[in-house]
This record gives sequence, structure tokens and C-alpha cells, in this order.
Amino acid sequence: MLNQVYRLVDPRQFEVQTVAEEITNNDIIVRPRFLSVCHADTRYFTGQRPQATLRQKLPMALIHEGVGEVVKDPQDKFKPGTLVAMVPNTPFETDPIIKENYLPSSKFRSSGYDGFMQEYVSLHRDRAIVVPDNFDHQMSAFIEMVSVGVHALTQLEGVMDADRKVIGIWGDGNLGFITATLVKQIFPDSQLMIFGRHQSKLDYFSFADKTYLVDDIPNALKVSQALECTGGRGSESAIAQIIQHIRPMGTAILMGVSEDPVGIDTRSVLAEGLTLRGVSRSGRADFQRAVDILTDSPVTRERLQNLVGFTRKVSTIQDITDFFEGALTNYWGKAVMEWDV
Ligand SMILES: NC(=O)C1=CN([C@@H]2O[C@H](COP(=O)(O)OP(=O)(O)OC[C@H]3O[C@@H](n4cnc5c(N)ncnc54)[C@H](OP(=O)(O)O)[C@@H]3O)[C@@H](O)[C@H]2O)C=CC1
Ligand SMILES: O=C(CO)[C@H](O)[C@H](O)COP(=O)(O)O
Ligand SMILES: [Zn+2]
Repeated sequence: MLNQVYRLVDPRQFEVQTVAEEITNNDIIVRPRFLSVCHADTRYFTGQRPQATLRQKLPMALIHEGVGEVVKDPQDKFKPGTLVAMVPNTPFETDPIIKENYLPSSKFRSSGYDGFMQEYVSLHRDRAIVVPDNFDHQMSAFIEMVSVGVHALTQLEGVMDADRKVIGIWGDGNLGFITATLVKQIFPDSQLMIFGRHQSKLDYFSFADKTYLVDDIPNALKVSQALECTGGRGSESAIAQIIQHIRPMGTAILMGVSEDPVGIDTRSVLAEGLTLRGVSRSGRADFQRAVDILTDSPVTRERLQNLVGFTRKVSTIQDITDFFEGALTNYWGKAVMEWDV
């Protein structure tokens, strides 16, 4: 198949390249419909990654969050027109211990391998998860981020001690919001507290039990378990506050990506017997659990629809560039493009 792939060739510069692709009987062809931007994409778009990383990974099609319509299935199992969420992680082996998203041999789209900004995406058939008809399409575009939140909370369930009284989330942006909606489903009896930098963003977390600005947290406040959803330089102070406010033997799940190493007060981590668990990306099972939670919970779907922040139809390279520039200045919510190239 000859495919048109919309690749970032240099920071802020996209180019369409024609690529010959081999399709096997195990692949399906999907036409992308709604694509959503992750911070990882904006770091490539703006050239915030180290020069050596950019040299190694570009040219590359961006975007690892999206839904599309099945165009062709050589095995006729997916009907043409079926809306599917595309799993960006492609494993090439299985391991009894290491999950597919942590296997070094796996290929992750838009991080060294072409993402979903293509005319057609060829997917191994197990990388497509059917999206129910009653899901909002723009919300469905960021099911990948929902699956990362699901993966994080699944890891927390497996690692944490028996104390579920208070779950604290640091970060008042997209990942914090998505993870917060999931806490309400996965830990319905826990108190949910959000710690953020912007009152206007914290106001969106109306379903949380309590929200705090990070410069106004009561000294005596304690959380049972914590999730860090900040990233960048903000991770350092968020982790420091988590260590200050988590109960002894609590678990902190770290999700925010920082370009430079951040300092951690290990003396307190040791003294309090804390567990720090890093979480990155997700696998098929997390996508399926995400879709199941959304299917069973209309209120979660409604909350996540409120996270659609900036939307536009894109048809040309100029539209794509303008869309990414718009996403950079978008204050609240996910940037979702209707892919019409
Ligand atoms: N592990 C994974 O698989 C994934 C990781 N990520 C990463 O998660 C991070 C967050 O992504 P996203 O939610 O989309 O980003 P957003 O910018 O939407 O949200 C981050 C929010 O956290 C706030 N913040 C910064 N520092 C602190 C702090 N110390 N305490 C509390 N809040 C703080 C930011 O405020 P301000 O803007 O003022 O700094 C911002 O409002 C990024 O690094 C992203 O790359 C995303 C998806 C998956
Ligand atoms: O966003 C993510 C998953 O949804 C990950 O943070 C992202 O894949 C990290 O990739 P990179 O190393 O290219 O920044
Ligand atoms: Zn992402």
C-alpha cells in the first residue's frame, strides 16, 4: 500500500511523505478521524527534546492519541466503518513479568516510530479497540490518555497498602483531570483531593472532595496514596510535597515527564518507607478497561467531554501547523483535531 504520512521533519515543520507499506493478513487498515495532542507531541513540535533525540527520531509522524474508522480487514472481522481506538504501543514479544509498555523491544508511535498523522494507519488487529456508538468522538480521541490513567491506578491497586482513605492527585491539567475522574470509579469510597497551581483549573474538578492550591496546603493534611501528574520542573516540587503530605508506607505513582532529572528527598522516602512507582504509557488491557469504565459510567464520559478544549478540522499542512500552534496557547483541556486530509 502507498500511504501519505504527515511527518515532522524539523521543529514546527511538517512534510507529507509517500511511504510503501506491506500489509499482512494480521493487519487492519484504519482511516484516522479524530486525533488528540499529548505533551510529548508538543515537545517534538517545539523542539524541546535534546538535539540528539530530535536527530534520532525525526522525521516522524506525531500523535499517539486517536480514533479512526476501519477501512479494510483482510479477515473480515472488523466491519468497514467501525470506530476504533488505536493502541500506539506495538509489542513484538510477550513476557511473563514485564508489561508490553515497558518492553524495550516494543515500538511506541510518535516516539521514534510514525504516529497517527497518516492518510491510513496499518495496525496489528489486536491494536484496535472498538468504541461504542454512543461515545462522543472528540472525547474518544483521547482514550489513550484515559488508558494511561487506568494503567496508573491499576498499578496503584497492585502496589499500595490497605489504606484507601484519601487519594491525592498533584497536577490540575489534563492528566490530573482524567486520573481524578477514574479515581471516582476505581476507588469510589476514597476521598479525592486535588493539588494544583491554578484556582480556575481546580474549579473544573467539581466532583473532587477537596481541592487545594499548592501554596496553601494545611501543614497537618495527609493523603494515603498519591499520584503525580505535573511534569517538567513542576515534578520536583510536586514530589517534594507528596513526600511531605503522604502517610508513612504510602505509594506515590509518578507520571509527569521531565526533560531534566529532578531532585528527590530520598532520606524522607527511606525514613517513611515510601514506594515511588514510575508509570509510562499503557497496553491493550488498559485500553479495554478504559473503554469498559466509560461504557459503564455515563457520568465519567460527561466529565471527560468537558475536557475537550480546542478543536478544529485540518485538511492541509498549514492547517496542521496552525492547529499545533493553537494547542500550545490553549489554557484548559485537550486539543482535538478532526483529521480530514
Ligand atoms: N506517564 C505517561 O504515560 C504520561 C505522561 N504525561 C505527562 O504528564 C505531564 C502532565 O500532562 P498534562 O496533564 O497533559 O499537562 P498539563 O499542562 O495539562 O497539566 C499539568 C498541570 O500541572 C500543574 N503543575 C505544575 N507543577 C505543579 C505542582 N508542583 N503541583 C501541582 N500542579 C502543578 C501545571 O501548572 P503550570 O502550567 O502553571 O505549570 C498544569 O496546570 C506531562 O509531563 C506529560 O508529558 C502525559 C501523558 C501520559
Ligand atoms: O505521553 C506518553 C504516553 O501517552 C508518554 O509520556 C510518551 O510516550 C513519552 O514519550 P517520549 O519519550 O517520546 O517523550
Ligand atoms: Zn501521551
